[in-house]
Amino acid sequence: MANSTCARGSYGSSKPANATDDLLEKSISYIEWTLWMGMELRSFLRKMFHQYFQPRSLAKFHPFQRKAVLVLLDSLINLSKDGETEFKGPFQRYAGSVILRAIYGITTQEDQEHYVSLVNRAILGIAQAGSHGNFLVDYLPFLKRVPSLRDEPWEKLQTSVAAGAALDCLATENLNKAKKDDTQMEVMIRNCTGVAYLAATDTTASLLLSTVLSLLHNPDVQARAQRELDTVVGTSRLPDFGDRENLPYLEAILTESLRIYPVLPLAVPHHSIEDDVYEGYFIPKGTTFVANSWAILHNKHAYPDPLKFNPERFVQKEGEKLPPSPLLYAFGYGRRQCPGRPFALDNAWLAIACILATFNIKKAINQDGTEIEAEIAYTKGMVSHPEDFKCRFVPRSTGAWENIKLTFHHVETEE
Ligand code: HEM
Repeated sequence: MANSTCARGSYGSSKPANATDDLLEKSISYIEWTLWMGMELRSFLRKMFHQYFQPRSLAKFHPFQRKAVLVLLDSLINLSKDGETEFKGPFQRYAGSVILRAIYGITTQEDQEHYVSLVNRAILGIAQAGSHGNFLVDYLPFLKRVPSLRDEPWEKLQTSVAAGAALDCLATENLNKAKKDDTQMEVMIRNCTGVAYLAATDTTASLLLSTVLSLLHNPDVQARAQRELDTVVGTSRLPDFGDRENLPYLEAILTESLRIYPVLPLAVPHHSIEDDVYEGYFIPKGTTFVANSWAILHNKHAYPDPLKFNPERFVQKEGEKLPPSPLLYAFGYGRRQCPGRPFALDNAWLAIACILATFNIKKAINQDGTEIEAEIAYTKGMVSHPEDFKCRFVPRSTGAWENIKLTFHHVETEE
């Protein structure tokens, strides 16, 4: 178990050397080990995802991310009008719809709801298996559910390809690159896309729900982010990706959320592929590494008062060094670090920016008028989610929504 990052390399430099990275560099993750086994598939997955989700390609996703965020905001408005106080579903659908579009080109709402429910059933399997301990057993329920996750959206894609109606997406891009009738390659693409769709949906939904929960508990943070948004973006349109670099406090909220409630508190176990010596200890090939990301991200020397949600710690001040970025730890380690990171952060940023621009997040209210406390409690399992909580999304300005929505005009240019 790696609980710190400071043993190899200097801690606290602007981009700290990461000993956990160093150790895990020589390892492979248990996900790939248990699911796919072959070296060929591992490197294929890595290349495919890094190419498709690389930071300079992110703009191609923006039209459908905007579309999905409008659906999310509409759901929050309509559910709030009906007095609903539980909102897990819209966040899962937002995360799922963006991923399904990127990976398979799936856009219809009915399909999206069906596939997101498949992910949720698989996640239940993971949660029931507990976290790390007996690794193979932990992953088995997840493995049992992979075929439906992998095959159903794939079959849908095949139908669209046959009809000449498939949209550009990760799967079609890679199928086009493959030689005709290369069935082995097709199987590899199908397996990789299937697992990624699970890996991407649940994690993004968890980050969004943690951020909403943190904002609910910190109205002062909400108010400050809204002041920043109103100053930079104004109140007559929604924030968009071009505004991002001018909204440092909003960025700090997302960063602090990843730190305080890491989506994978114990990362993904890795398995060493060669003998190593670390701080005088011999580590034989085949050793399992578990990086305790939660401990790293709650180290009081790096992040004073680590249990306090304090985005301020990530706001650059003159003459002061920022703490190590949680992005170094929250997305895994070494060569296996999450290839979906920039895409995931874009998805989460747009949703949180638009929610803060549109709503105040407030405590839900009982019939007798008393406020309902939203407990900060997390599920057990490899991917950690806030336990269900209640809140209200109260529109910041009455009546303006329909007009504001129209200003998100880039949406109309998409399929
Ligand atoms: C907040 C959202 C996300 C978090 C916190 C997250 C976190 C992680 C972590 C901790 C790992 C394990 C890395 C390791 O083995 O050390 C991982 C792997 C992976 N993630 Fe993500 N992820 C997120 C979103 C996404 C998205 C949106 C995608 C796809 C677009 C994605 C695709 C993958 C894939 C394919 C792997 C396996 C990489 C490999 O083994 O080489 N993830 N992720």
